[in-house]
Amino acid sequence: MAHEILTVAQMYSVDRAAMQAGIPGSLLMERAGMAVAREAIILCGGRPRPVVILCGPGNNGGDGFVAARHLSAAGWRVRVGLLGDRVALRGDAAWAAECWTGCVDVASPDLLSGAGLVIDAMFGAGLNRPLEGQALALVQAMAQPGLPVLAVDVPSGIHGDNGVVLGAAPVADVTVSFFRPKPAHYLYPARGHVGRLVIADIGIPDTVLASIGPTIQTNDPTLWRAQFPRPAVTGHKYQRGHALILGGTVMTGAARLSARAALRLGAGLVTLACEPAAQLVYSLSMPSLIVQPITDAGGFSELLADPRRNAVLLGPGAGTGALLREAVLASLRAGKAGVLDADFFSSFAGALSTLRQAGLNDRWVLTPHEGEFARLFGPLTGSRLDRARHAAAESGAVVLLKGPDTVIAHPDGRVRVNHNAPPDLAIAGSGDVLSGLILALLAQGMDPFDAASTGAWLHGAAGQYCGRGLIAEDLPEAVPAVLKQNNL
Ligand SMILES: NC(=O)C1=CN([C@@H]2O[C@H](COP(=O)(O)OP(=O)(O)OC[C@H]3O[C@@H](n4cnc5c(N)ncnc54)[C@H](OP(=O)(O)O)[C@@H]3O)[C@@H](O)[C@H]2O)[C@@H](O)CC1
Ligand SMILES: [K+]
Repeated sequence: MAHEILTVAQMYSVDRAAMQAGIPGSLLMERAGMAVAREAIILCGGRPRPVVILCGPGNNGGDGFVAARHLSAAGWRVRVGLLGDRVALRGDAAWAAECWTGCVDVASPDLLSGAGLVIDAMFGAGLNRPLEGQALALVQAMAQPGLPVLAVDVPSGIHGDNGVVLGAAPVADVTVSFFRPKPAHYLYPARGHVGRLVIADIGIPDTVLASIGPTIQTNDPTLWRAQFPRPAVTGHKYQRGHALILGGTVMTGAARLSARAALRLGAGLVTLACEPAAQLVYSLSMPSLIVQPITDAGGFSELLADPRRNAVLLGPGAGTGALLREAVLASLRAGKAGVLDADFFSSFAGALSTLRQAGLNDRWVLTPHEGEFARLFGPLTGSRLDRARHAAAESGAVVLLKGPDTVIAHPDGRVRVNHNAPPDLAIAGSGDVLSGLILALLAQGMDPFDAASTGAWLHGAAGQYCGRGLIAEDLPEAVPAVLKQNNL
């Protein structure tokens, strides 16, 4: 199964490489339009409906003309509306329009009256400015209740690379794209317009990817299943890593959730260090948790000195005092692997250079949500994907930017987009569980980029398993079932 995501520029390169390999553009367009027609038939349960196909002035419109021909041949009543002038069509789009022998109307909202389906073939990869005028009016007209929309490549108005809606875009029931998805198919707000995504094979060989070098992937177990830690038959707990968590004194729930998640996902031992005032709360929370009272950062450093404590989590519920700050710097200097989350971002607002000097590197995973991200990295521009990638390069660490479309970026430029998280996960304590999951995997020696990807995926899968009504406490408890379900 393919997991590459291609940017618009990469997709144009693929197109050129395919043509250089002897596949004519018109053949790619023919297969693209056929795939659109096939999905229209599937969307309508095989029963013909009056369909309106809105074609734009470029090759996205060309795909629409091909689909028109195939649906008409299948006995569908097809009306084609063209944005722009037919004689201005060029290249493959002009060829596709020539092959369509039916009427071509001027695209206008009136065309949609009586339609049982609209195919949006106005703009795809070539969208270069916000929709206005007639195109905008058409998108607004597509928003009729009960009128299904099938989008070709991307819903018109969506920029393929960044997931931004330029002016307006229809909310499609199905989007049919070709060869590989684009970032916009997975990034919000665009993803909310895509509906069911179909990636059609249009005969482009996978070998063209060798010269493209894709760096963006959808997050999926096949990427990290082989690296997923499994206990050895003759193993003992120290071979499964020893995680260390700094627990706060007031907000103790966060570190307790992280610790429970880390234990559930197989860390051999989990030590929670806290000030004596909070010791009892943590000790009573889980018998399998080791609780170590410390009175200052020196006490934390003593715990770090044991080389068996190989992975550290700092931030959840830890407060923004000197203890967290010093524990972070000591852990970085000690060369541990770890996760930095929650209060870490307030404690080190704008202090990236201090962290780098202390030794922040790609053994560490930073797990900010948008607000926390801005605290450490400032107001970066660009898509979530661009910003996470930029932040990873700047920090030297793996950056997991949380959201419905969590993005995981490695400083070397690789990026994965997670897409299995249900909205039910947007609840208090959910992020603390995620950091605990990643911590467990780091403790067991998993590569940090894979650990972050695996943690995000398992978190999403646990959310799906629990379903509506879940609370953060449910997520660690769902881990055994999710592991079993997925043969992990
Ligand atoms: N890659 C592949 O493998 C394959 C790709 N295929 C298909 O090709 C599609 C890409 O085609 P494409 O490059 O011709 O661009 P497309 O999206 O039709 O738009 C360009 C036109 O729109 C115009 N325009 C732009 N924005 C506008 C706006 N806001 N408002 C108004 N006008 C605007 C722009 O005008 P201009 O900027 O020149 O004024 C230009 O005329 C791709 O999405 C897929 O469907 C398949 O056939 C099979 C294989
Ligand atoms: K489109």
